[in-house]
Amino acid sequence: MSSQLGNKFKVNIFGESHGKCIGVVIEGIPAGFEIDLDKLNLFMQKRKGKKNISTARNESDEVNIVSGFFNAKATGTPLTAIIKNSDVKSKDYEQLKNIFRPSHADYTGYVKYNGFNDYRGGGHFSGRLTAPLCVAGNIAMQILKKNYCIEIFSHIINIGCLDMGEKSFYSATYEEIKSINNKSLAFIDENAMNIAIEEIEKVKKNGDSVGGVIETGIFGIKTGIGEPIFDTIEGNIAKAIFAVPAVKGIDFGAGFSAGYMKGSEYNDRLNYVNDDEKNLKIETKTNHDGGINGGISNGMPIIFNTAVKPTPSIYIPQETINISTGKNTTLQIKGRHDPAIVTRAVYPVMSAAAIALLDLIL
Ligand SMILES: Cc1cc2nc3c(=O)[nH]c(=O)nc-3n(C[C@H](O)[C@H](O)[C@H](O)COP(=O)(O)O)c2cc1C
Ligand SMILES: C=C(O[C@@H]1CC(C(=O)O)=C[C@@H](OP(=O)(O)O)[C@H]1O)C(=O)O
Repeated sequence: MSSQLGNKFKVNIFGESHGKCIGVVIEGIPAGFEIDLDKLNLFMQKRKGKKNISTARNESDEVNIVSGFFNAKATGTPLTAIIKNSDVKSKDYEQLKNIFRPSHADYTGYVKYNGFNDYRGGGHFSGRLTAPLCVAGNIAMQILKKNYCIEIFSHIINIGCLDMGEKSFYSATYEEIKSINNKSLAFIDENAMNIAIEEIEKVKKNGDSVGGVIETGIFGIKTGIGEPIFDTIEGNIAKAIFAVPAVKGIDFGAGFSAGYMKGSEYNDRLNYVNDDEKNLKIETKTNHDGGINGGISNGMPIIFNTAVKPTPSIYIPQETINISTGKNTTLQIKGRHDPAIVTRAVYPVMSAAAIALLDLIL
C-alpha cells in the first residue's frame, strides 16, 4: 500500500479531499502513552492557516479518535482518527475532470488511475491529506518529547525571493526558537512575519501564488540513531517529507552549498566541551553536516531545509490540455486556494520528520 509509512511506528493515511472524511490508522504507539488532546488540537488549528493568506475553505479539523484510545491513553492497538470533510464546493472542480491544472496532479492522477481518480479538490493528492498526517505527527512529537527528550521546530526562512531577515537555527537561541510556538505563523522574527504576510497578500491580489523554504531543527537527539546503508536519517526523513504535497527539495546542513566549499571550510571539527572524565561531552565546532554522519545522528542538532513550490492553482489564465477534446486550451481556475502553501506546510513537514525519526528510534 502506497499511503503507508514505517515499520515500528506505522502510519496509514486514507481519504479524499471532497469525500466524507479523511483519516489515519497508527500502529506502534506505546501502550499506556497519555496523548495530550489539547496539544494535538492546537497543532491541527495551526495547520489550518491564517485568514486572508490561506484557503477560504473552512473545516473544523476536529479529530475523532475511534479506536486504540481508552481513558485518555493509547491502548497499544491500532489508533484510528477520523476528520470530517464538511465545507466542500465540488462544483468548482467540474471543469478539471478533463482540463488539467498545470503543476497539480490532475494529469498524472488521471493516467495512473485510468480516469477513475477522485479529482474533486485534488482527491487523495490534496494538501488536505496533511491533516491526518499531522495527527500522527503530533502524537509522534509527543512521544519523542516525553520519552526521548527530543523536540522538533520548523519555521519559514524564505518566501519567494525575499530576504525577510528571519534568523536561522544556526544563529538563534533556544528561547528564540521556542518563541515560534507562540506566533500566529511559524517565524522567530515578528518583522519577518509581517514582510511575509505583505508579500503573500500582494501575490494573492494578483491572482498568483508564491513558494518558500522551511527550516527544521531536531534538538536533543543522541548520537547513534539511523543506520547505513538504506536506513539513514536523511533517507528516512526525506522519504516522509516528500509525502507532503508541493515539497520539491530537501537538503541537510550546508546542503547544496557543500558542493561549493573546500574541506578546510566545511569539515565539522570534533571537540570535547568539558573535562569531566567520566562524562565527556562531544560536540562539533560547526554543523555543516546537519547533525548526521554515515546516516547516523552525531549528537548535534539535525537541521534541514525544505523547499515548497508555489501553489499550482492560480487565478491567472494558463495554457493546458483538454483530454476529452484532444485540443490545447486555456484554463481559468475557480474556487478557493492557498496563495502560499509554505505557511501551512510547516506543520506537515514537522510531522513527517517526527514520524520518520520515531520509527527509526523504535
Ligand atoms: C497544506 C497544503 C495546502 C495546499 N493547498 C493547495 C491549494 O489550495 N491549491 C492547490 O492547487 N494546491 C495546494 N497544495 C498543493 C497540491 O496539493 C500539490 O501541489 C499537488 O497535490 C501536486 O503535488 P506535487 O506538487 O507534490 O507534485 C497544497 C499543499 C499543502 C501541503
Ligand atoms: C482543504 C485543505 O486544503 C486544500 C488543499 C488543496 C490542494 O489542492 O491541495 C486545494 C484546496 O481545496 P478546496 O478547493 O477543496 O478548498 C485547499 O483548500 C486543507 O488543507 O485542509
